[in-house]
Amino acid sequence: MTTLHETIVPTQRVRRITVLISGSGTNLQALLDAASTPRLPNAAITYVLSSRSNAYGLTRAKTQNPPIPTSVCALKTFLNRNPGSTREHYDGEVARQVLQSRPDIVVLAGWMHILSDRFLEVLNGEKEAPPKPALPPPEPKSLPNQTEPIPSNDSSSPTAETEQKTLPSPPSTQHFPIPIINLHPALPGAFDGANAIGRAFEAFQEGEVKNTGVMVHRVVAEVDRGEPLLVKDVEIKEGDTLEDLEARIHQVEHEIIVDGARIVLEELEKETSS
Ligand SMILES: Nc1nc2c(c(=O)[nH]1)N[C@@H](CN(C=O)c1ccc(C(=O)N[C@@H](CCC(=O)O)C(=O)O)cc1)CN2
Ligand SMILES: NCC(=O)N[C@@H]1O[C@H](COP(=O)([O-])[O-])[C@@H](O)[C@H]1O
Repeated sequence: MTTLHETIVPTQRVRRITVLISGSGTNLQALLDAASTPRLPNAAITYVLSSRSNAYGLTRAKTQNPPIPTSVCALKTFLNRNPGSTREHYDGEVARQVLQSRPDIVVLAGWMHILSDRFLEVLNGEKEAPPKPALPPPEPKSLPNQTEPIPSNDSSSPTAETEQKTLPSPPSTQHFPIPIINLHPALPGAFDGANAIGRAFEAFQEGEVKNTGVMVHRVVAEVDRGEPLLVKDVEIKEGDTLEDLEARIHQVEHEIIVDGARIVLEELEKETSS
């Protein structure tokens, strides 16, 4: 006979994903579409931080049901508002806002800033997050009480007739290190840094490469040199325009970013259940 305790399956806490963006957010959208489906099970995007106030990805987050808390931490604005501050101070503030979002994992989805050790040490749990800057940029929207339905207060919110969803609550304790992954539109070691697609396209035209690729890798101090988790080759065809190549790469990005997030969350589940 099966006793009661043998039939109770502990419900797994929904994992919280914080996404860092700087632009249109099509990769964020891929994560939003996949969250809580078999492609990215038991997970939700619970915070979006942008380095640019005009990033359309912020709109994508705010128009979700429920709306996803967002904030903007722009480098120039931060430096102007905090005279005497440095890039390291900026990275510390980014880390503070990310930590405040209580993530299980962090995904860089087109985040266009190199993150220094000041950020990485906080996410690894090696150092405390710095206090709020003297003149903080606008506070990130406070994490609403995420166990209650988000009150619909504008036309973009769900109406009473549509189900009001809630974001998963943060756990009582924050685990460290918080895994950080990055989507990079190049093969390992090929075109590190910004404008990787453009540089691959030029290299193809010069006959230096026959193809390029996309990878999701762990984030370490050395830019785009963290352990690759997934790597996909992308063909460059004779006659391709840059736009043709970009479209082919983005299609692969939108798949691989979801698979990369799932892999890291599966690792986390194994670590926390062992
Ligand atoms: N410590 C790390 N930081 C970041 C990594 C990483 O692997 N380790 N990945 C990058 C993402 N990225 C490519 O994938 C990348 C983006 C931007 C740059 C860059 O040179 N940025 C300039 C500013 C550019 C701008 O503001 O338009 C800079 O930071 O000065 C390099 C790589 C994210 N960060
Ligand atoms: N070095 C990282 C990098 O260059 N990432 C690039 O930023 C874009 C973000 O697009 P999105 O805002 O539409 O997701 C991505 O397409 C990716 O190629």
